[in-house]
Amino acid sequence: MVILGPNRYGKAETRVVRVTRHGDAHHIKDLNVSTSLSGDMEEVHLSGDNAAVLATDTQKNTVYAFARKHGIGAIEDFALLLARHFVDSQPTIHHARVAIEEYAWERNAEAGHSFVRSGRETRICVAHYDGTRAWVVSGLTGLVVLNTTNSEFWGYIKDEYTTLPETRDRILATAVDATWRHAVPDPGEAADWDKSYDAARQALLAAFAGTYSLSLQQTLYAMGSRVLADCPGVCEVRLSLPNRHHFLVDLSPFGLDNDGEVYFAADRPYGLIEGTVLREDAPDAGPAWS
Ligand SMILES: O=c1[nH]c(=O)c2[nH]c(=O)[nH]c2[nH]1
Repeated sequence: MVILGPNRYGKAETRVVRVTRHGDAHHIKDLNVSTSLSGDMEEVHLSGDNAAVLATDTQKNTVYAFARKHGIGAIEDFALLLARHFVDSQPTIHHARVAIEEYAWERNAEAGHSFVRSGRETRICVAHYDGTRAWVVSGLTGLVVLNTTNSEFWGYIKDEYTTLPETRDRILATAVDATWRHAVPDPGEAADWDKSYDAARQALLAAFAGTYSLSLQQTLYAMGSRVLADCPGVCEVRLSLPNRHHFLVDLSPFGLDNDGEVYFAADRPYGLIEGTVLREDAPDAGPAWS
């Protein structure tokens, strides 16, 4: 005897670029939208009856139509709009999850119509709606940062396989992947997602620069704590920090010293430090992360 377990389906990675034209001053939003729905999907799996299915092609079309009809402001608002639409318009759909990545563009010179893709991190969000409640997670990926000092690593376990020398001064570098859960998940029109994003990003950067680090784990905790301190609406922060090792190159064969000047930036393997920092009284996460 087998039964159908949890399932969901949707259109992954719908790429949409929305241009808004104010005379000669144009604006662009460049998104990657993934929708994922669940609900009364027993029959489609068990017998192939598609009557309950909102086709993934329709989900993709909805993304494009909503971009035209409603425009695109903060990605959290667009994700919530889509998630609510799928559940509220279709009796067979009970949960909608919309994940969005936003690629940043900057103006190219003075021209109102010319843009250059920014080297900045990618902003992300996931909105989940169940017909009554909504959960929103915001975040970023690929925020690359580096400190040239104020980082040590020593005092760790030494066993028969340990070769790593202790260091009192090293480069600390990482590409921050961070996601943060909003405690008030469904603040509607009132939410200023852009302001909250800027505050969280600034908190991550300030904590990275300002922490005298004895380990990347300690820096992770400082970064998460700082987001919680600076963003009252956020109740939980998840961080994934690859340790981008920089090793001092031995230049002695060439008769040269190397007092923290020339490094080999290693690609892989890399340490991967991950953790969650949350308020003790954080409300239940529900399906926010799942
Ligand atoms: O900050 C660090 N944490 C570790 O757990 C670790 N392990 C390692 O080899 N280097 C480092 N650095």
